[in-house]
Amino acid sequence: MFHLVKGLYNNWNKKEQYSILILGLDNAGKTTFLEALKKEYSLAFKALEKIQPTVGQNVAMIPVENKQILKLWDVGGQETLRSMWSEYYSLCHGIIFIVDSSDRERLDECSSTLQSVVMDDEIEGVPILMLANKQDRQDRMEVQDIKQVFNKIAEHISARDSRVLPISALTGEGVKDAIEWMIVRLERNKKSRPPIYK
Ligand SMILES: Nc1nc2c(ncn2[C@@H]2O[C@H](COP(=O)(O)OP(=O)(O)OP(=O)(O)O)[C@@H](O)[C@H]2O)c(=O)[nH]1
Ligand SMILES: [Mg+2]
Repeated sequence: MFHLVKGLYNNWNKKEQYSILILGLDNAGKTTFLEALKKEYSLAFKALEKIQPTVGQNVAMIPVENKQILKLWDVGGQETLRSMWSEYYSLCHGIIFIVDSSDRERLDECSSTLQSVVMDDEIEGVPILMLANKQDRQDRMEVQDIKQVFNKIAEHISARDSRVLPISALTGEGVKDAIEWMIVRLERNKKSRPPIYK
């Protein structure tokens, strides 16, 4: 009887773990976003202005409301490192693609990079959130203009959740709304991409 109750308790007490992959060109603000997120959830975080380009990967575990754990993977965005992104595709439940809203010159590179991500069979059906970062900058592009570029790509993502949201990872503006959008989609997509129970 004790074992039965203990077993039931353990099952009931298990948390859903979802992996989220943070992608985007180098300098987009991926690591800053990850640290800003840790700050939002009152976890220890690095000084945002001291973040260096990522060569390997950064991982953070964020507990959400005692029932879920978000495992966030932040990988390097430099061109030579992008070929490693696909190694994470099979394990991820959601993708956050970060765009530097002040980098007009690389908007084409950014959209073709996203295009090659969404075309990969391994992430079929995975919700994709595009974040127009650095909205605190005077020289930013309008979110509407960024949306036009990315919605064209989103049209090709059949029956999948995708959205473009404005944020500033540096000031924290929009960071919580962004992750909350993703959490809702991860839950909705649970049947086709089940979480790991821990
Ligand atoms: N003004 C402003 N600067 C930002 C923002 N987010 C990131 N930055 C700056 O952009 C630069 C690059 O940020 P990172 O977080 O290192 O970018 P990354 O995407 O992780 O880059 P890689 O690791 O090389 O792929 C840093 O100087 C950040 O301080 C933002 O919201 N506003
Ligand atoms: Mg980085």
